[in-house]
Amino acid sequence: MSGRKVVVALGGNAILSKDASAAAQQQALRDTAKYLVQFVKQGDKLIVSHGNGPQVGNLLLQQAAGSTEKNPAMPLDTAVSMTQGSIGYWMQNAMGEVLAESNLDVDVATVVTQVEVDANDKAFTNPTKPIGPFYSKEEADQKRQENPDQTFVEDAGRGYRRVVPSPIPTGVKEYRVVNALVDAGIVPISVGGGGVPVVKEGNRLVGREAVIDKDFASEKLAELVDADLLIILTAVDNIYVNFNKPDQKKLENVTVSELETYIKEDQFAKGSMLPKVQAAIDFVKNSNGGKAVVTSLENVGEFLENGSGTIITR
Ligand SMILES: Nc1ncnc2c1ncn2[C@@H]1O[C@H](COP(=O)(O)OP(=O)(O)O)[C@@H](O)[C@H]1O
Ligand SMILES: NC(=O)OP(=O)(O)O
Repeated sequence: MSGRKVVVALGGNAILSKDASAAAQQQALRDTAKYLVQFVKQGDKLIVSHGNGPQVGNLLLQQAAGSTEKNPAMPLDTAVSMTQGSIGYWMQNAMGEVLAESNLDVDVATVVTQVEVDANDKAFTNPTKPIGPFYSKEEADQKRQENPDQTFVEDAGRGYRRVVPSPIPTGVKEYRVVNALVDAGIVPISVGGGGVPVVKEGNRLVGREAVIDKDFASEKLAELVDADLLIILTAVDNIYVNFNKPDQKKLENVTVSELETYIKEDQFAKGSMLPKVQAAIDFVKNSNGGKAVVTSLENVGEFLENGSGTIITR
């Protein structure tokens, strides 16, 4: 099948594993680009989105470390836009190389994207989105003392991390730009890092200090551009029930109502698989017959070949 409009949301492992240097992230994205180019090769209209949790947290630390009165640290909304730019540059560069190797004359362009949120979203008073590096308990306690306005929580048994507000996206300001690029045969990179959070104040869009979940932002974008497929790529080939237990079961073709039952059974970890499942459900419910897919980057070929992965339909 070809000519489908496909929004692909890239998980953390597509950009950064352990080494946060620019060179290592660029190398990871060259590997990632090889998988993404398979969509272009088979004629799909590709739109790419990505996370920024580790990168934006690291950037805030760099900003704080170098800040002076004449050279002030940038606020979080601006930092999100900076990561859209840096990760977008790496991805354009990597995709360009792999497309050229495949003799495909296709351009890739990053759209700095503003994503609308509700100023009264309860998330603004309840930070949940982990950003930046992991700390030991002692380091987190010290950070709390040094920065009383910042919140640090334990992240799934892996250590402590700073958390920031993560409001629900209600609109994507530049979705028509994304559509125009797709129509021109260009691969857009959009809603990077979940998009820059903005709230409407009359004719102005005003930035807010938050980090939107990239799976929710990708879902909203997929709805607005009338995509056929929302593909959420992460570190696992499938969604599982009883994940990591001896009786774990792989989900292959699953309906929205089946997933809703599994959510009630607490099958999906909050802050990792649950937002992906919720984004997939929202897209299938709100789109014009669209499907959602959760699988790994490494399984993209198998998905394109024989539909392997978790496929969510009405
Ligand atoms: N029920 C489940 N099925 C599959 N994976 C699950 C489940 N519950 C939790 N996970 C974990 O969620 C991870 C995906 O979340 P996360 O790593 O936060 O996403 P991202 O790839 O966007 O960075 C998977 O790699 C897996 O370890
Ligand atoms: N913005 C966002 O969701 O980033 P991560 O996927 O890196 O957490």
